[in-house]
Amino acid sequence: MNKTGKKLKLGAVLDGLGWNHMAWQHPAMPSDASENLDFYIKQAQLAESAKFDTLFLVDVSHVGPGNIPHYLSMFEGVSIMSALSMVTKNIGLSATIASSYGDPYSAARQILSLDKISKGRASLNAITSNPGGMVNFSRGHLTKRDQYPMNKEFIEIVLGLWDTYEDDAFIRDKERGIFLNHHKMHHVNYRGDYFSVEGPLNISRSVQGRPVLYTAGTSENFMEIATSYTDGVFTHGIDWEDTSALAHRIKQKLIAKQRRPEDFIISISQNPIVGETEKNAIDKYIELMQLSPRNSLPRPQFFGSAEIVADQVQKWHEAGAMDMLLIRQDHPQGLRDFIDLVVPILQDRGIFRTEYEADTLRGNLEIPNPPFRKIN
Ligand SMILES: Cc1cc2nc3c(=O)[nH]c(=O)nc-3n(C[C@H](O)[C@H](O)[C@H](O)COP(=O)(O)O)c2cc1C
Repeated sequence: MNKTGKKLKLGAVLDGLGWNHMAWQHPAMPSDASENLDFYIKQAQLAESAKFDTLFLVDVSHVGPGNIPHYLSMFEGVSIMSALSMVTKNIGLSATIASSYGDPYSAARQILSLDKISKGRASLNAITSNPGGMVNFSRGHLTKRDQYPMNKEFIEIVLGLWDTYEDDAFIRDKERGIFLNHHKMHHVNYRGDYFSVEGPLNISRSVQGRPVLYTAGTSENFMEIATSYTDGVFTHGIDWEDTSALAHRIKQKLIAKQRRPEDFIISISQNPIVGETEKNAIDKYIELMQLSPRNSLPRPQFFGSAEIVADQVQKWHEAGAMDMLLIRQDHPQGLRDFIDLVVPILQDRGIFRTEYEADTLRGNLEIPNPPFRKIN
């Protein structure tokens, strides 16, 4: 348990070949992992078998030949999450869409559809992204300065559209011939500097109130928007001091806005290298280093024997530096090693669940279903 009395949350970043240049060459990694449906299904079911809270996808909007192999040949997020929703039952499904490039009406519709298809397990990570992608989305006239004002408008519209219908708007009474109580359908009527959306959206409200909403970043602008609108964040886990300080600032801002930090999920990602023993972990690290350009590979934050990594995870969680740990797949056995070696220790210590508590993502994250909110 951390200071808020909540157990640790775990997510799996399904990023195919991982965030590196070398893993595709590893003998145990399918070299097409980032667009290999069978690989994604295997990893998703592995994470669900370990009772992870969510699958998580990052995204990229502009690539060039020097990018990491994963970015060069990857699935679009909502499409792959829709496929994975059919082969999983409890685990959450989070896709990333950049507010600088995406369209809020389409994003709201896609994610709420995913939420319906998965019976209440969807979430959206609505990020600004880096400005390089503007050239791909007919927004070359905009600059970096536009990104946060756009992000704010995008998020306000998405949230408004997700509350198009009140929970009991659809009557669907065949005998009386009444499909909808049209008084319970609402327009968003949003006129912004970047987006103008009238609504309504044509899909009923989520069983979890609204899909879970995250954003990602590190700056003050990011924190301001996150603490005003989202259910959680994805932020850097560079080191213990930096992450703790950032988490502390976010919680202070939440409290200043009369929000409860325990209803908010601070997530970071790590790529642990874990072995049965310390020596075993060092051997795995050396093997990866030998595949890396110039034989250079930063040592991960969470590194060593299973007990040591469990201690590190426990320390970060209990001190409030993270509510959710997202495990990346930076090497082929990374997710499986963490699940086989570290998760049982976290479960024995009572830090992580042994069974899902709920059917919806909000239920498992222990964050409340937001009540319907009428905008107009
Ligand atoms: C943890 C984290 C995850 C991010 N994920 C993505 C991503 O999936 N795709 C993307 O284009 N940008 C991503 N970004 C970049 C942000 O959208 C943003 O451009 C960057 O953090 C700079 O903004 P900031 O200074 O406000 O944090 C991420 C940033 C952070 C910190």
